[in-house]
Amino acid sequence: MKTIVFTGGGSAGHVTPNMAIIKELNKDWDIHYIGSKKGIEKELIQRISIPYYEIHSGKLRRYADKENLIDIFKVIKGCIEARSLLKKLKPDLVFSKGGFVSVPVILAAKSLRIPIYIHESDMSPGLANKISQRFATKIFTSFDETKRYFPEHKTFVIGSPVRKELFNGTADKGRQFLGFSSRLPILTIMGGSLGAKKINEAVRASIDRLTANYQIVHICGRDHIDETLIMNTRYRQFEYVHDELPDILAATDLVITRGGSNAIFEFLALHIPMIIIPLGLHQSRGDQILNAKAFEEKGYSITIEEEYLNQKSLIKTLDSLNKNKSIYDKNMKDSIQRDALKTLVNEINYFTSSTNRL
Ligand SMILES: CC(=O)N[C@H]1[C@@H](OP(=O)(O)OP(=O)(O)OC[C@H]2O[C@@H](n3ccc(=O)[nH]c3=O)[C@H](O)[C@@H]2O)O[C@H](CO)[C@@H](O)[C@@H]1O
Repeated sequence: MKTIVFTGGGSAGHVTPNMAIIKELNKDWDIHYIGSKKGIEKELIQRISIPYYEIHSGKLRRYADKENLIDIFKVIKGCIEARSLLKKLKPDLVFSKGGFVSVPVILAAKSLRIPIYIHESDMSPGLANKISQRFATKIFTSFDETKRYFPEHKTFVIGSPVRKELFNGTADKGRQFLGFSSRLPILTIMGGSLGAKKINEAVRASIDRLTANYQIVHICGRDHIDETLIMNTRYRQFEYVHDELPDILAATDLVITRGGSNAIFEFLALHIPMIIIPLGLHQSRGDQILNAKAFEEKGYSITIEEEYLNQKSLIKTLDSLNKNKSIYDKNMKDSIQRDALKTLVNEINYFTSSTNRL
């Protein structure tokens, strides 16, 4: 029996790809997960009954902040905890999906000479993977363009691992769950795994116009349900969707989404045309802007930049997407569909400790 430790968290985008891989690994693997105490990874991994170990983790910032000192101590504490866990679990391989919590695990794994695989979902790498890359045995990326940020000899462009269950949804079941009919198109709005306040506000300000032509599924994030709209039969709100997501997406005609890499690759794989509203530069390093640009250039989506998001731009862009749905559909069907999940599962299943050990 071989042992593997997964890590990654902070938001679902750093966890759902790990969940996809975990489900497909063969029975030779004893699987464990190291995550943070409070991140979404704890709930998601416990739902799939994988042993979960908590460590301290600190936010890594690229700017001066008085919290930085406290967070450095948290990272050091996390490293000590991760090292003691790895010494006990003795994994053959550590697989990281990034996010702040992964850094202490990677540093600890390196100090114990444990091989490390990492996957980067975004076009421009996150800070955690930027730090981790030099310690990695192999680096996998979703986007071709990301290769240039990493050492060429150990970097492989493989695409984005999409959970298999997302392909097994049934539109009828989705409509039934939502209480929607097949007469009007279904528009799903996903503001990233943690929700998106600006998108929530723009959607709700336009709710009458939107529900005149669409039935709306709004995944709005924790504590963001609008109680005043609960009675609207064409508008269903969820904080987060777990098992019903495949059926909802099977019933979905169009999406409005943040530019989170995993979500947009999932919509691409399912051929659902999208409006992407990327997180702006004041709240992020701009990775979603690049993700959105790449998708728009390939004809899979239309971008609305957050500063231009208002009722008028939302409705106008949505009407244009709906009118040209068949074009977006064709572009997506013609796209190169890489089976990243299969590649990663094979890489791990056929991994032996002699594979590329640095
Ligand atoms: C604010 C922030 O830092 N966002 C980053 C985060 O986004 P975020 O965590 O939102 O990640 P993604 O959009 O990439 O992925 C979200 C994942 O959660 C799943 N999901 C979402 C909602 C729901 O109700 N149910 C559900 O299962 C989606 O199907 C998808 O698999 O990680 C992404 C991948 O590195 C980055 O591109 C984003 O910039």
